[in-house]
Amino acid sequence: MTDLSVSMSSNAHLASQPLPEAPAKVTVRNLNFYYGEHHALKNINLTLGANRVTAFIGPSGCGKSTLLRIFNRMYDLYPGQRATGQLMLDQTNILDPRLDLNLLRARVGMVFQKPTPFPMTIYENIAFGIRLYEKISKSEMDDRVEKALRGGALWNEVKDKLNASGLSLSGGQQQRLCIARTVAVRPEVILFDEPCSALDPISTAKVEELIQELSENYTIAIVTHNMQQAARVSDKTAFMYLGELIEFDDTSKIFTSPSDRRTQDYITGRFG
Ligand SMILES: Nc1ncnc2c1ncn2[C@@H]1O[C@H](COP(=O)(O)OP(=O)(O)OP(=O)(O)O)[C@@H](O)[C@H]1O
Repeated sequence: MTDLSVSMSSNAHLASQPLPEAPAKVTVRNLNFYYGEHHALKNINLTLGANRVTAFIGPSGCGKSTLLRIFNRMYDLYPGQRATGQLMLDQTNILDPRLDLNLLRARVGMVFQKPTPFPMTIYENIAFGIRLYEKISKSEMDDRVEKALRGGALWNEVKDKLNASGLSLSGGQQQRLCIARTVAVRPEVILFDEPCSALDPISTAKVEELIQELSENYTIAIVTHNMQQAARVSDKTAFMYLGELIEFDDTSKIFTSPSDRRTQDYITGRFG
């Protein structure tokens, strides 16, 4: 049995009061997704509240990563994959075939499971993405790079070696560099796909702390296999099973008194 009560008790935001509803940043209505003939997501309905952290949990293969990859149309890179239904980012229809995907991905950034710095300097790792969207002076760029690295909680560790390779950093630092790189282009939503699964516990704690800080300015969705992590970092939790959204509620409610038996069984380690 997984005992989540200990990790949750230290969590200030997991009070017993229901969370006030945040305005919707992303609205998902009757969303279905297909890998060729395989119907991987079935009629998903939920909203990502603005400046909230929403965690997606569920057993392997339930569709968590598939859902996350629809939020920035990553699936468009692969033929034979298609989504139906409605997915709105504020007033923008994410599924609109005419949408400029570069602009969408600037608004909806993504941090992957394995840190993936570009093979260039720490400074260039940040500046590269900014240059794709903006023409700014050297001094403005210096300022933006510093702000992004501060945003990634990495500035103090790298400020004296901005010209060193991003690949020379530790795994945890590389992941924070990737977060800084994402933050640098000023997205509105940040997607995290198991961002700590390749990290040691200390780096994991730093990234979790960072995710909570980032939620002051960004709307965040995180896929995680680690239920303690979901309980620690998120405000809302979605439990998925076999391509369906089984339960979506305040994280405190999901981990203390879930409504569905399958959620209960999953969070107490009976399957998955
Ligand atoms: N490229 C693909 N082609 C065909 N089927 C796929 C593809 N990627 C995923 N699937 C299938 O879609 C379903 C959902 O997969 P997905 O990777 O979204 O699950 P997940 O919940 O993120 O799993 P995990 O926790 O193991 O990462 C699974 O049945 C999987 O086999």
